[in-house]
Parts: sequence; C-alpha cells; structure tokens
Amino acid sequence: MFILCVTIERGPKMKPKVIVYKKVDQEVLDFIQETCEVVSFEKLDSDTYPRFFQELKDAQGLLGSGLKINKELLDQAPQLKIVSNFSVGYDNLDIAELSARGIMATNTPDVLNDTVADTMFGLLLATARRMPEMDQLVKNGQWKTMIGEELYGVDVHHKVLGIIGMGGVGKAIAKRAHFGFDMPILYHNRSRNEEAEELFGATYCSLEDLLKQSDFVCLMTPLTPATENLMGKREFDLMKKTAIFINGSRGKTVDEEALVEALKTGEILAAGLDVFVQEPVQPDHPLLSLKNVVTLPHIGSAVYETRKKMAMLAAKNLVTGLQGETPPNLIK
Ligand SMILES: NC(=O)C1=CN([C@@H]2O[C@H](COP(=O)(O)OP(=O)(O)OC[C@H]3O[C@@H](n4cnc5c(N)ncnc54)[C@H](OP(=O)(O)O)[C@@H]3O)[C@@H](O)[C@H]2O)C=CC1
Ligand SMILES: O=CC(=O)O
Repeated sequence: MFILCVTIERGPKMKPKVIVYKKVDQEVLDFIQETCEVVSFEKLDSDTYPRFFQELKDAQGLLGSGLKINKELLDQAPQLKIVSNFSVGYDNLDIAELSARGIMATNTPDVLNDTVADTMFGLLLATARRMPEMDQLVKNGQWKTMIGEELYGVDVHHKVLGIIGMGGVGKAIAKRAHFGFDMPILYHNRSRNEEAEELFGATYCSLEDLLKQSDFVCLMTPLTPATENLMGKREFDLMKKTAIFINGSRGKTVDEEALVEALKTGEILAAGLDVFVQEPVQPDHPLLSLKNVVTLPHIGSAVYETRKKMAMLAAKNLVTGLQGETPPNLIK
C-alpha cells in the first residue's frame, strides 16, 4: 500500500489583537505586546471613534476606562473575549450582556485603596476646615486681620465617621480615621466586615442609624441598581444639621437635587464631592455655586504610581484572560 505523507507548514501563531484606549506607560504596552498585537488610543473622542469602531471588528481584548460597554458596542465586536476595565468601579460595563456572550470582564481592585483613602480623607479635612475657601481668601488679598468665627471650620478628630461601603477603600479610610484621628467609626454594608470591626473598632449599623449618628458620612459603595440614588431627601433629612457628607463612589449614588436642597436649607452643614452624575460637571451646576461644597474632578486614584499599578494589573488581567487562564480580577 502506498501512503502519502504531507507535512503542513504552520506559520507563526497569530497574536490576538487588543485595543488599549487609555494612555499607559510604554512598559505596560511592551508587556502586552509580548503576547498581543496592540492598537492604542490615548483617548477616545469624536476624532478617534471612527477608527476605534473599525478596529473593534476583529479585536479580542479591550483595555481602558469609562467607556460604556453595552449591547450596541458589543454588537460591533464579534471576536471579543475579554474587557479589562482600568478602574475598580465597573458600573460602565453591562455585566449581564458580557456574560451572556461569554466575554470575561476584569477590574483593578486593592492597588488603589490607600491612594483613594488619602484623597477622601483630604477632601473630608478640606471640607471640614473650609480650606479651598480660605485659600481663595488669602490669594484674593482679603486676609486683613485674624479671621473671625464666621469663617471657623469644624473639628475632625474624635468625631463620629460613618462609612457606607466598608470595602477595600472604605477600610483604608477607616484605618486613617481610627489610628490618625481617634474617630469612632460606624459602617453600613449588606454584610458585616469583621476585619474592620477588629482592626479599627468599627461598629456595624443600619443605614438609618449611621445617618442619624455620624458627624461625617462617607459614601464608598459601587454604583449598582441598589445604590443608585441611595442618598436622597429622606437620607439627608436623617443626617445631623452639623454633619458633612463626602461622596467618593459615583455621582449617581446621590440625588444631586436633594443634596443641593439639603445644603441650601442647612439640613446638612457641607459636602465634599469627588464624583458627579455628569462628568465633567457643567460649570453652571447648582452645586458649584454653593460655598459649603468642596469639589474635586474625580481624582481618587490620580497619582502616577497608583495609576501605573492599575495599568499593569489591567494588562495582566487582559493577557492572562487571552492566554486561556482565569484573570486575577475576574468579575463574577
Ligand atoms: N472616586 C474615585 O476615584 C474612586 C471611586 N471608587 C468607587 O468606590 C467603589 C468602591 O470601591 P472598593 O472599596 O474598591 O470596592 P469594594 O467592592 O471593595 O467595596 C464596596 C463595598 O460596598 C458595599 N456595598 C455594595 N453594595 C452595597 C449596598 N447596596 N448597600 C450597602 N453597601 C454596599 C460592599 O459590601 P457588601 O457587599 O457587604 O454590601 C463593600 O463593602 C467603586 O466601585 C467605585 O465606584 C473607587 C475607587 C476610586
Ligand atoms: O473611580 C475610579 C475607580 O477606580 O473606580
């Protein structure tokens, strides 16, 4: 019998194509490029969207932040295997739609906890002691004499801090409050966080009790259907008139109209906000005209070292997923 043997020459294995739609260090791009073909965009805007959607057609991975990953976008990305979100919050991802299509989703928890907690504590202190207002007074040449009672702030140390959302960031805030400022801590989650209770003496309580008893209320939950508008008129009414509200979660966890009203009528003393329903917040937003509001442009994790750690973690998630393994921060 005559047997014909044919050897099929295989070319080098094609690298999967990924789109990185956020500016990351060359070191991070180099790491991804070892195993993937990378198309990168420093930002997405009206100029770059057409090419982004073109590239999406055969992309297997996405890495970036903020972009809404929903059904409409996924319909344009039939080869997609993984979405690596460059942030811990992932309310921009339609997780049900991704799961239904068998596409993995990952985020970047933990590496940013201390940085975000520093930001939130800074915001809390700045709001309590009216620092941006004082800064403006000095720079405007209005510091003519020692300031009077009308410009006094309120103490932070030994005051009761209520944390709604005692997770990674919440615990890092509690650590600062407990060891640095001798603050009794109340917290509210759907489940108990025994570590925070043991390490920082935090006391679990209902949302209602937390709002009634806290001098500072710090909101640090993810944005989910259950937390959307978590803080509304009823909740601000429950807070002490002397209390300060800090939001580091997402803008939509707060009913901004109710917050404006509470701040105007003196239902609460002041607010420190890193996040807004619409970002960037419009300059004519009523919150921005209030003296008792301190604002930041969503800078919780915005320091170079931390953003680099987040980028590398996002890159590892992406590459691991595309290699057929379980990424370290798979969202389940
Ligand atoms: N401003 C900024 O730059 C930043 C903002 N963030 C925001 O903060 C959020 C939290 O981050 P992180 O601490 O890492 O996340 P974690 O998942 O570690 O913690 C979230 C906490 O919120 C609690 N939680 C969730 N749902 C509810 C609910 N319905 N009611 C009460 N508590 C709830 C969880 O506890 P349980 O499950 O028991 O309810 C958990 O303790 C992010 O999702 C993001 O939106 C994060 C980093 C930076
Ligand atoms: O808002 C930032 C995040 O990491 O989530």
